[in-house]
Amino acid sequence: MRLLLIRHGQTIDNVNGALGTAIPGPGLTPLGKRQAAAIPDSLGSIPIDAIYVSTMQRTHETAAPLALARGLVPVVLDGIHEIDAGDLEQRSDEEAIRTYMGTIFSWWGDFDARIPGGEDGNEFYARYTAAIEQVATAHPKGTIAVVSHGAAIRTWASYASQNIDAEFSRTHLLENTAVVVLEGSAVEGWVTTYWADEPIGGASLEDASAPDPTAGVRPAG
Ligand SMILES: O=C(O)[C@@H](CO)OP(=O)(O)O
Repeated sequence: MRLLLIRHGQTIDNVNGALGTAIPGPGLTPLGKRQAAAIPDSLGSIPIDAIYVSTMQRTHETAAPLALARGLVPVVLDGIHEIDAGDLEQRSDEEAIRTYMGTIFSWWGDFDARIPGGEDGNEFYARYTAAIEQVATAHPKGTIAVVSHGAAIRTWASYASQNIDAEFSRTHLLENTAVVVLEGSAVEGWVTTYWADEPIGGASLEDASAPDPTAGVRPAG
């Protein structure tokens, strides 16, 4: 099967560079809505068998134009929400962003590392993998759009893919509505076949001035 992991469109937290992981969280900014509106045309004639969204409002608004264009009703999937920022929630200072993304990247060596008051690597990887397994079981031969989150897609796709290493993961960002494509199955495993850093509708839909943590942080180490 083929998974299109799509990051949601821009939110006010992305504009402010704030760690926003509380559920349900904010909807999209005007730019975020334009990014979402560009998704149906950008996917062209690629067949989509189902659309899944997280428990967070921004993924629902991002999926809406694609759902309308394809005559599909998005299904809410528990387990694909953003990585819990815990005590760092709503912080936008450099130390908080470094701790959040730095802990996530340290999972390459230690899944037990925990974001203060938030998740550790075991918890995140288990819940995201279980959700994707549910999708894979329901659509073994399908092409499925999963609208999820920056840190979550970047992290899960990296760890789940046989062809992605720590260096690739650190250096490949994920702007709002950027897409990562994985092919495979829960049994055979996954291979990343496409990773676009920029919005699916093109670089003109990027907000270069937004200090968005997922799109802008390449932690060292
Ligand atoms: O801002 C981000 O990069 C992350 C973490 O806050 O979340 P999201 O992709 O859901 O916006």
